[in-house]
Amino acid sequence: MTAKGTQASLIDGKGFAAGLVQRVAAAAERLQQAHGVQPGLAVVIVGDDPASRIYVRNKGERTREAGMRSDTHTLPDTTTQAELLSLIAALNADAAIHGILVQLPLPAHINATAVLDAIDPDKDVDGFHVVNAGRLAVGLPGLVPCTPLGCSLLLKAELGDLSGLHAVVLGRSNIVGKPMAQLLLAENCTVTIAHSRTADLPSLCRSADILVAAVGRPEMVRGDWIKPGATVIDVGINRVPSRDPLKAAAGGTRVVGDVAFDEAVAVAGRITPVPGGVGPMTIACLLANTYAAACRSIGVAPEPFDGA
Ligand SMILES: Nc1nc(=O)c2c([nH]1)NC[C@@H]1CN(c3ccc(C(=O)N[C@@H](CCC(=O)O)C(=O)O)cc3)C=[N+]21
Repeated sequence: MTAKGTQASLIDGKGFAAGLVQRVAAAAERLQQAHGVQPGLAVVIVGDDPASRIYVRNKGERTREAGMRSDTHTLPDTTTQAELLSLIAALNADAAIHGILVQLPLPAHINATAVLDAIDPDKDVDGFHVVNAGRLAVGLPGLVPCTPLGCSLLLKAELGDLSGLHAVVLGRSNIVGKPMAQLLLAENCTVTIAHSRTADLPSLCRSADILVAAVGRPEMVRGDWIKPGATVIDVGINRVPSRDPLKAAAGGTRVVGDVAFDEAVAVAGRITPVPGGVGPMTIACLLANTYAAACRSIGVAPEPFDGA
């Protein structure tokens, strides 16, 4: 419990992610030494959304820093679905590529589900393919979506055994909410998935030992939604106008989560900041998934990363 006047401890996602990237790099190096295989990631981006471009560039840099190969395929937003599908077919067939990531969102004229389901499930490092969703649901080994995987690693590192804890997952997306709930269930949590139609969200959230907010609504979770001492994982990355009205008038923005941090930090036991929390873990887990896919492509068991 956090007594009045004390502050939650910050969960250092950025620091944890840096350590994870180092461990993945070392494991990838051992894979290369033992088997002559360098993990390779192909990132496909369609169109020129500036935020997506920055994010894709960061992924490429992190991947190369970890000693892995990174190819970026930048396609114009006039690309047809058939053209995109034929690139994916070529990447599926390329033995040097172990992971394929198609940056979302895709332009409206392309059916994203059809594209994601064209990726070889064993190269689907985002874990978005229906086969990987099914593997996760029934507890088979597979590729797990990076953001919930990162949240799960943070929670286990912070809390140890999660058995019997009540976890409330706010948000039911296929990318975060649903796989997050599956991972928490696999850790023996009692899991509630809440969403925009859930009755009395504040009191439900107040019953959570672990609260994962993944709704994409800036600062929706208020301080009085949080049980004193609870662990709060904020998945949101929302751009809102700068606090400084002059900067805001000039189009300046800042990044906030789905949790009203200043209120929450006075109530929670532990909390992830935004930025510097879940976001960096997402990229680190993408590298971990690429390494794991490379191992499995040659029938080698990947080294686990959830111990240390
Ligand atoms: N196929 C696909 N897979 C993805 O995983 C995927 C995607 N498409 N489309 C876009 C979203 C967004 N996303 C982020 C990951 C890390 C940070 C990150 O590291 N953020 C830093 C900096 C935040 C900032 O200052 O802007 C942080 O939170 O500290 C941000 C955003 C992955 N996505």
